[in-house]
This record gives sequence, C-alpha cells and structure tokens, in this order.
Amino acid sequence: MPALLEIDRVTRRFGGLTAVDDVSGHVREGELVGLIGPNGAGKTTLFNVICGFTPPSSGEVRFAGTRISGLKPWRICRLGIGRTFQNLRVFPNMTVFDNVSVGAAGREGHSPLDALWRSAAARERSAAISRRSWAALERTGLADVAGELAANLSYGRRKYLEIARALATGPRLLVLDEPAAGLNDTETQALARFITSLAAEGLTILLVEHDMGLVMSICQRVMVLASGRKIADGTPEEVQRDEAVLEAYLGVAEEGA
Ligand SMILES: Nc1ncnc2c1ncn2[C@@H]1O[C@H](COP(=O)(O)OP(=O)(O)OP(=O)(O)O)[C@@H](O)[C@H]1O
Repeated sequence: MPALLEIDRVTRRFGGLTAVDDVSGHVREGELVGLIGPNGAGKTTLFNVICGFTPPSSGEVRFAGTRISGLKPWRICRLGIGRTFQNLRVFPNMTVFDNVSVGAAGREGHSPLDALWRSAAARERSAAISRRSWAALERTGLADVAGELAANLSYGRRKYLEIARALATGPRLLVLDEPAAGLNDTETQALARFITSLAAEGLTILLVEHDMGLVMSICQRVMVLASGRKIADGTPEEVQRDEAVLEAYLGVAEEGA
C-alpha cells in the first residue's frame, strides 16, 4: 500500500535559487513525522508545495495515491490535507466559532447561495459545518469561548484556533507549520501533549518545526532538510547522531557565532 503522502523528487526553484532540491519522502497513515532543518533549509517551501500554495518546478506530490501537485489549495484541503499557518491567519473581527466554521465550510463545499436555496442538501451541509466546528472547538478546548471575537483570545489560544480550523476540515493528514513559534516552555509542553493526543487518536500528522526539542520528543520519524536537500530521515535517535545533521546545524551555529 502506498504511503498516505508521497513526495516524489520534488524540486522548487525561485529564479536561480533552488529552495527544494530533488527531495523525496513520505508519511504513512497514522504516523507523526517531523520536518526540521536550519533557517533557509526549504521547509516552508516544501510545505507550500504539499499544500498547493506553490507548484513544484519538477517532481510531484501524491496524497492517498492521487497526484495533488498543481491542484489549488482548496482542492487539496477537500481531499483531506488540513494545514495551519506559521503566521496566524485568524480573522480577528470574527467570532471563534465563525473562524472555525470557515474551515468546515471549505471542506463541505458550502456555497453562500445555500442560504437562498434552503434545499435539504443545503440544510444538511449547514448542519455538518456546525457539527464539525463544535467538535473541533471541543477538541481544542475553545468551546467555552466560541462566541468571543478571535481578537480577544491570547496568542496561545489563537494557535489552538488555527489548529481547530484545520481540524474542522476533517483532515486525514494534518500539517502543522511551526505551531510552537512564540510559545513559552510551559505552553510548548502543553502543545506537545495535545499533538501527541491527536496522533494517539489515529490522525496522521506532519510537523514542520524549528523547536528541535518538541520534534525529537514527540515524533516517531524525522526528516531533515539542509540547503534544500534531504540529508536524513529516521527515528529521532538516528537523526540526532547523524553526522550530516550535526554538521548542518553546527555549521549554522558557527556561522552565527
Ligand atoms: N517566494 C520566494 N522567492 C524567492 N526565494 C524564496 C521564496 N521562498 C523562499 N525562498 C528562498 O528559498 C530558500 C528556502 O526558504 P524556506 O523559507 O523554504 O526555508 P525554511 O527552511 O522554511 O526557513 P526558515 O526556517 O527560516 O523559515 C531561502 O533561501 C529563501 O530565501
């Protein structure tokens, strides 16, 4: 059986710069996989290729056996990949519930005209959106603030709102873009427990993250990028003693010194 997500020799160039260079990898159903790498390694670019925000220059991405590279982000979302954004894309003047139902509506193929038709199918779609939204809010601990404006939430809770919106799309694969950025140690530990619990429920997760500690403590497998190339792919223990990985991170540390 093919892996749920297959990255097949993906290259992405921006002019003369090769941001992602012939990268292959996969995520199997039920896995919690980390994607790490020093600054400028190509993580965000690869992430954007997977989610349809940028096309690959060559190579392809397949999801559940279907080629998805070249499809629009909303189509990829509807096929079952839910994503969060590194820079929070919460709508501050909408309620928490409405922010989440935007995600759920995207998955249901909800049309603004549904309210006009009032057909049985349109009513069923609205009910499904509401069900999915409440389930995602309950799961992320935000149900009690569903009626609040998103702007009134703390930064930490807005991170969960991002995740809730992705969960409301009913994803088979959840791709998290630096969810720990800007969180303190206590918040990061809580997030680690939360992500682990989602994985324990069977959700497949790809975690793109700067925080090595977080990735190493919760991921079953870790892929490492450096200068656009995949330099390692293994368990956290294997990756932590990999010469190429140590060199890539040490090199960056020495440059910064
Ligand atoms: N739209 C773009 N146009 C031109 N160059 C880009 C573009 N997006 C990314 N790059 C370049 O591609 C390389 C990889 O960047 P990318 O953001 O994917 O790395 P990253 O591993 O996510 O880095 P960071 O951890 O700093 O976010 C960098 O040299 C970056 O400047």
